[in-house]
Amino acid sequence: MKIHNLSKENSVLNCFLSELRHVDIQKDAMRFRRNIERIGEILAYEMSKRLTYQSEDIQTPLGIHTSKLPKNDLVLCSILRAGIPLHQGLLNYFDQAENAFISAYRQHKEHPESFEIVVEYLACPSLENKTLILADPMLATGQSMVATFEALKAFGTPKEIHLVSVIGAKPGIAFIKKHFGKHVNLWIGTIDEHLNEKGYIVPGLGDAGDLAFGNKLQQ
Ligand SMILES: O=P(O)(O)OC[C@H]1O[C@H](OP(=O)(O)OP(=O)(O)O)[C@H](O)[C@@H]1O
Ligand SMILES: O=c1cc[nH]c(=O)[nH]1
Ligand SMILES: [Mg+2]
Repeated sequence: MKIHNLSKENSVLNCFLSELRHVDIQKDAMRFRRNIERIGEILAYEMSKRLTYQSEDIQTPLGIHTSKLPKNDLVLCSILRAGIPLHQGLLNYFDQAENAFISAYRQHKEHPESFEIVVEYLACPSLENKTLILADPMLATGQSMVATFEALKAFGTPKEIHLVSVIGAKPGIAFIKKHFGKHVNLWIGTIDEHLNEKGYIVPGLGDAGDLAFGNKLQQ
């Protein structure tokens, strides 16, 4: 897997990341969602440099300009709920993409530390020979990303795969590396060291879905 960790370079991305993490600023849910969306836009821009381009003649009012334009058939798939603002950020730039949505949530057992990933809702176009972009802002244990990808296999074989996330944890990245081939790209805002006993990224930012959309009852 090729990992593109954008926080390795100084950029305005770090401002958006630090606002997402900040215990007071993150209480403003609208700002929280917009910061995830802005990071989605930055990740889309960086990823766009690695797509396949072809020349196309564009008629202007005064002549013809030959532009190099991306020719990939993109399918943008996001994991609900927290993936919604990240999806919007990616779609702001990849506005011609087809779209897929999948729900994956942690179903907790008797102990808060143990959970399994439940995939229920899935709406997806054909993925055959397309460029799949699979997005989820939090890559903690990596189980949601892997469970989602397994569910998507029924929709065809993409010719290119890009995973997109805002904050990842080293153990989760090690886990997904085992499941995705070496040609798969991971575009990520930043990578933290640890997971706590409940599978949350430390220092991370807390629960992205709840911060974006409010608390939910545990099932
Ligand atoms: O890498 P993992 O250990 O699988 O954890 C990451 C998952 O946790 C979050 O979703 P959550 O289950 O909180 O659902 P929500 O978006 O509905 O809040 C996040 O958006 C990922 O989907
Ligand atoms: O740190 C984490 C882990 C999973 N889901 C989140 O929203 N945050
Ligand atoms: Mg959540």
